[in-house]
Amino acid sequence: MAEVNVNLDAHSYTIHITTGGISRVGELMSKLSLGNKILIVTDDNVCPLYAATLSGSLVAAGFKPTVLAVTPGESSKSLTTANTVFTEAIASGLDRKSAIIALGGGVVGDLAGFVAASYLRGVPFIQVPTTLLAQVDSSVGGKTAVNHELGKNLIGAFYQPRMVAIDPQVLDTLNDRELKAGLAEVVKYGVIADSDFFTYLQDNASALLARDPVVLTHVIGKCCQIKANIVAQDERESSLRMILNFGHTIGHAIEAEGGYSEYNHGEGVAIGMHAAALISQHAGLCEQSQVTALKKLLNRLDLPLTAPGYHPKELVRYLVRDKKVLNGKVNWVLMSQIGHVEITHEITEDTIAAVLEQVT
Ligand SMILES: NC(=O)c1ccc[n+]([C@@H]2O[C@H](COP(=O)([O-])OP(=O)(O)OC[C@H]3O[C@@H](n4cnc5c(N)ncnc54)[C@H](O)[C@@H]3O)[C@@H](O)[C@H]2O)c1
Ligand SMILES: O=C(O)C(=O)C[C@@H](O)[C@H](O)[C@H](O)COP(=O)(O)O
Ligand SMILES: [Zn+2]
Repeated sequence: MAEVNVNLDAHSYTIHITTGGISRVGELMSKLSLGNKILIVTDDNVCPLYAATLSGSLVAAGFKPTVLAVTPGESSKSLTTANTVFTEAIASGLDRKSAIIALGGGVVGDLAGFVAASYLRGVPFIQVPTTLLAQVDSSVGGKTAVNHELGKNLIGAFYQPRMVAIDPQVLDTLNDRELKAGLAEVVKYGVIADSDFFTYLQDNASALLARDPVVLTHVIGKCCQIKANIVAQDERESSLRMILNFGHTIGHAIEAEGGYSEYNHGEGVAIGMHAAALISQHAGLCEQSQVTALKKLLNRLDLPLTAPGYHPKELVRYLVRDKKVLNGKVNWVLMSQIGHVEITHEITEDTIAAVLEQVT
């Protein structure tokens, strides 16, 4: 079993990465001094695949789990669905030591984490991520949220899980589109923090698409380690953590403009990273060769680079609600070269408009 620690003083926790690990969650949780009642939040796709194994492991460890499955998809990241989860928590008699487990992708993780942060002003939260995207990104770092009709993740809290249990084997049932969405966030880590890792991804693109278990497990561990290092230095995104948002300013706008159904999060991030790279080049921050390298890798991983038919003016409307806006100015995460990013608000509206034309 590989372990990655997220060092946050009293809120520190361990990410356990192990094949078949879903059946060991109960055993790992029994070390956390939790109450015996547990609420597993999952979705209707994941529930029939993995809820019984997870529940079985909890029962074997002496816990009393109940399961609530929500509708799959981004529409469940809503206050309405959160209220359904609150109702289930109350009806099941969860107390302050009862844990809520997120079993699913980033949607379930963000939703269940938001509920765990606010139910009884906070109950223990466990992440059991089942998409690649959730295993490399959303289950780590404590960003929880639901969406508002005016924008993505606008209502939420920083709330760290007590433990993350990653079982790479569950990716066997994930479809190719969702696997590739996770690869977009994987590429992000290479761009923001580690050019050697970016080279590894270039060299192993075929193996990743073929779901080579050794390569996938290595990549999951590496991404968790990079994210843990960043979060440990800046838990609440006052500065450094903003780099984890590379590609997200325009990515979120594209997701929202498509009604959260045309492009999934990873696809939005892929287009957004391409746009961020182009902005970097327009602003004279990086050379064209770096943009080309990013485009080639995203292409190789069969991820989109543009959102044809979208209108720049519509996309611009979302930018003002980006969470990195300070004093009315967007803080852009831009690339100086693969492996290094910078944060700046000194980007002209003309540059943004020109790049949005290029990616739509
Ligand atoms: N909190 C964070 O730091 C953070 C980071 C990145 C993304 N996110 C959020 O995560 C969400 C996207 O997460 P996602 O890409 O995991 O999408 P998702 O949760 O919608 O899952 C994608 C699809 O895969 C299905 N699925 C999940 N696991 C499966 C499995 N093992 N086998 C078969 N099907 C499976 C789901 O039912 C769903 O239909 C977005 O809302 C995004 O904003 C949050
Ligand atoms: O953990 C972070 O910090 C991130 O920014 C990770 C992103 O991949 C993730 O999509 C996050 O939910 C975006 O958050 P937001 O603050 O831009 O809503
Ligand atoms: Zn993301």
